[in-house]
Amino acid sequence: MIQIAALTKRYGDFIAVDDVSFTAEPGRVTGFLGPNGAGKSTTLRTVVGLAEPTTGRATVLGRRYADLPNPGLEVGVLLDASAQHGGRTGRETLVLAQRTLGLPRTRVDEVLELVGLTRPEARRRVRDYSLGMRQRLGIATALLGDPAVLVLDEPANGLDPAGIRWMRDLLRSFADGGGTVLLSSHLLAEIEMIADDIVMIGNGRVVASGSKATLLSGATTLARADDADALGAALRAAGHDATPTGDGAVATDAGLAAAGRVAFAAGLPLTELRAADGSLEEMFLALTAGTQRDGATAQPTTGAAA
Ligand SMILES: Nc1ncnc2c1ncn2[C@@H]1O[C@H](COP(=O)(O)OP(=O)(O)OP(=O)(O)O)[C@@H](O)[C@H]1O
Repeated sequence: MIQIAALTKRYGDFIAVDDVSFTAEPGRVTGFLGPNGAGKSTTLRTVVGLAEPTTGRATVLGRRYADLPNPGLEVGVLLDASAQHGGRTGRETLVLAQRTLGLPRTRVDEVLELVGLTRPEARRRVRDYSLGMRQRLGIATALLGDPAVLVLDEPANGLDPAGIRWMRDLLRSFADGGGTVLLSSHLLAEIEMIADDIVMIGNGRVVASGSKATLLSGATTLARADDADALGAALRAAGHDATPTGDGAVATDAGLAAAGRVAFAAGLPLTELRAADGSLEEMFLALTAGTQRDGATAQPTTGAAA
């Protein structure tokens, strides 16, 4: 299990991660979804002890990563597949990690097979690997110590659709065996395909979280008023869920008529009222609208579910 509690990370005056709380449960694949610069990597870096929280806490298996007795055997980590040493072969990369962790040599062949890297591929230098092969090698390294928890930053980057399906099956069986998986992505289709639970982050803050099924069926309506905070408060007071989208609208589980009535009763003229189509893509675009940093936009990937 991974628990993140009121985690905030500041760089000077800049708040990269702002009061983020969520839990990644064993037996589940938790997708951490957000546009570029939303704060995903920073959060994951605090989980694996590479960044200190400014306030709040991140724990893995009940302890801070730095306090785990043998983190390499308990948590498999893939943060940046492109950062692997280009001059080593894939096998050498794994053998080094296997020795560091004090594992039997046979484990290298086991993980190579698990990730579908052939013997000839394992003999090639990593600089000659495609990004997809680097991702497989990175996942092999993460799996080496047979950990209970996997933390993967954008692991599907560079994988083709068949590769993404392969990874989904791999992570599914890891989770079905009781493992905890936390993976990030800025691409909806990946998360929609792979994750059981989803945490959406925008501008450093969690904007929605829950099981994929709940999120998909959750927000049915998008309502917009000049005072979005007041609209959200009125909807909540009427017993509905209401999540500000960050661009002045509110995503709510109230139906169209109910949302209209609440706004009317509260004296809040609506400037937009429409059905959200319920897809994760709609949720993602609505909830992260206006929250992209780094000048990037939230792009549904090709083939994103409509
Ligand atoms: N060491 C740092 N110093 C200053 N700012 C930082 C530092 N690390 C990250 N940031 C900023 O914090 C914000 C969040 O970055 P982060 O890498 O966590 O986002 P992300 O969601 O992983 O994005 P991407 O999908 O682009 O990788 C960005 O605006 C980034 O520029």
